[in-house]
Amino acid sequence: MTEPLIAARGLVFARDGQTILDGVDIRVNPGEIVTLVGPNGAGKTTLVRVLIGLLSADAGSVERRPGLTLGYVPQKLHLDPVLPLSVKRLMTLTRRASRAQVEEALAETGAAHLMGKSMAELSGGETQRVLLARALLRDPDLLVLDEPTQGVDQSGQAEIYELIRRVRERHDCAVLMISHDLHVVMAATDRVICLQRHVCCHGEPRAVAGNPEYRRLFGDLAAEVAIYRHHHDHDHDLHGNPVPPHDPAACNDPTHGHVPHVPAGERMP
Ligand SMILES: Nc1ncnc2c1ncn2[C@@H]1O[C@H](COP(=O)(O)OP(=O)(O)OP(=O)(O)O)[C@@H](O)[C@H]1O
Repeated sequence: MTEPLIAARGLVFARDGQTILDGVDIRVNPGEIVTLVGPNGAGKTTLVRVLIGLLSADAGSVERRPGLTLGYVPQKLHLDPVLPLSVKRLMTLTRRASRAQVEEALAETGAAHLMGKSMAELSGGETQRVLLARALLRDPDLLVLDEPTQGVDQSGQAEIYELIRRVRERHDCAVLMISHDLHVVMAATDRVICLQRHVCCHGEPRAVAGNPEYRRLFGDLAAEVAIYRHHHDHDHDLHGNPVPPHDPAACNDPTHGHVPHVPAGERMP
């Protein structure tokens, strides 16, 4: 079996009498994109912070591969509005990098033109691209992204996920991210982990979309996503009329609206 980059078992984390994580097992393997989904307050950010060592669990174990390099993009960036911070300065705030390295990282995320701007004037999508570029300066084995499409409109979300995939290919790194964009993320990830204090279900996206626990957590939205990813049970002739299938391949066309054929997701023991 591949040696994981991070493997955690039985994580428990409680604060102020509230159990935030309750017996969470999780592993991230080299090169895979793993997405954590779950309702607000499910413990996703807490789990990520425990995994990367920013918080200590009350029980359980976290093993990180020796020498593991992490690139972390937090959910919130606390910038002082009184002290404007330029993109260029942010890129080297906590780590040295040459101008050429900064330019290359920004170019990779489509943010080269933002170098001379102030962080305060960037849009949501521009901010995310700059933060991703900054994380790439470390040449990480694992990129950890807490809601990478925050502040990005719907049309921009797919672009950001596509960028993340390209970055993964180029740097041969794994990605662990938190997302609320169920529609897009289901198509852009290798494995989904659905969290609500504990791991409700996990597995390949299509399997998770069909899992009753997942549907219970996400309600109507989950049903929409499943329909969005339904299997195509017919083909179309040249005029677009439905005809019996030659090859019942998966289809992402939401306009067909058939009941999805999704296998039940894998459940954690
Ligand atoms: N240091 C802390 N002290 C007390 N409570 C905390 C602390 N950190 C997190 N919590 C609480 O733990 C719960 C889980 O928070 P967390 O931010 O991990 O959830 P999340 O799944 O990332 O949520 P969201 O999707 O809204 O970002 C919340 O109820 C939060 O208020």
